Amino acid sequence: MTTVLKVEQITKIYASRGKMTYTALNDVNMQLEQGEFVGIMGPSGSGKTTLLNILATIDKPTAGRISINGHNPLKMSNRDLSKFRRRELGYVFQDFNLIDSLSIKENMILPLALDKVSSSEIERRVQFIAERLGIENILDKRTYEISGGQKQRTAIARAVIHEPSLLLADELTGNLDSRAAKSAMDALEQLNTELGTTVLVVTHDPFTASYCKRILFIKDGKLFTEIRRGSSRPAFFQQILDTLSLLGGNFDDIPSTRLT
Ligand SMILES: Nc1ncnc2c1ncn2[C@@H]1O[C@H](COP(=O)(O)OP(=O)(O)OP(=O)(O)O)[C@@H](O)[C@H]1O
Repeated sequence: MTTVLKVEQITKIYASRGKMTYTALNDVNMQLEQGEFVGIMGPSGSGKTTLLNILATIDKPTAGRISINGHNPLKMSNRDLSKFRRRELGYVFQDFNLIDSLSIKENMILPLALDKVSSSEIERRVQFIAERLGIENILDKRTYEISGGQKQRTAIARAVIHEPSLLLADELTGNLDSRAAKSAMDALEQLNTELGTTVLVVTHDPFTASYCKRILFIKDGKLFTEIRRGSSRPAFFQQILDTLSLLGGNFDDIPSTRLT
């Protein structure tokens, strides 16, 4: 098995304007093997976004080590880091981050613009991924002509078109209704199964999390527990709810019902 992500003893201490400091992550260790589909859950303020930003190389830890596909982003120059991000990482955000002046296809192929990929190879990848995500009929449309679910599937397509070693998603279903959330997660699951894309999602939503094969729960900046999915997603959904209630904390914004 190839290890795609290794996080060792990551600590993040925020220094506020005064003398106060805040430990947002405290000695976090985790590892993802190639092809895994992993979720991170935890109460509000537990450090999920901080962890994701560090993995996305947007932020740096105060202490600890990170290895992504054998590379150490903490030791890279800015120039190497932007190349590393472009090649090794894919991102999906809550608010899609698509460019309105471009078509769906143009949005999809943006990550390939700076790398020398032939137009026939671009075409091949667009068709392959668009078909799997069910967006092959909207490639020439603009973002304002498509639904929220289609926007998020476009964002997923853009995040995987350059075949990243790790796909990071932050609350990717946060702006979607249950049907669109299901279609986005079905699509992500298909990509994970068919392309072997390694996926790490941060989510508040137990329905979204139920697509993961493994979930890490964090509380007060520390890993609290980990659960693994058996064969049934509805059973995993229940297991997630049980673990969240054990975890305590603020989960007021969890939708009480979702189609499982
Ligand atoms: N720039 C910062 N300076 C000081 N403290 C910060 C900063 N960013 C985050 N924090 C604090 O670190 C803790 C973890 O924040 P983080 O955003 O990672 O939590 P989260 O689990 O993503 O929360 P939520 O689910 O509400 O988005 C919080 O207590 C937050 O107030």
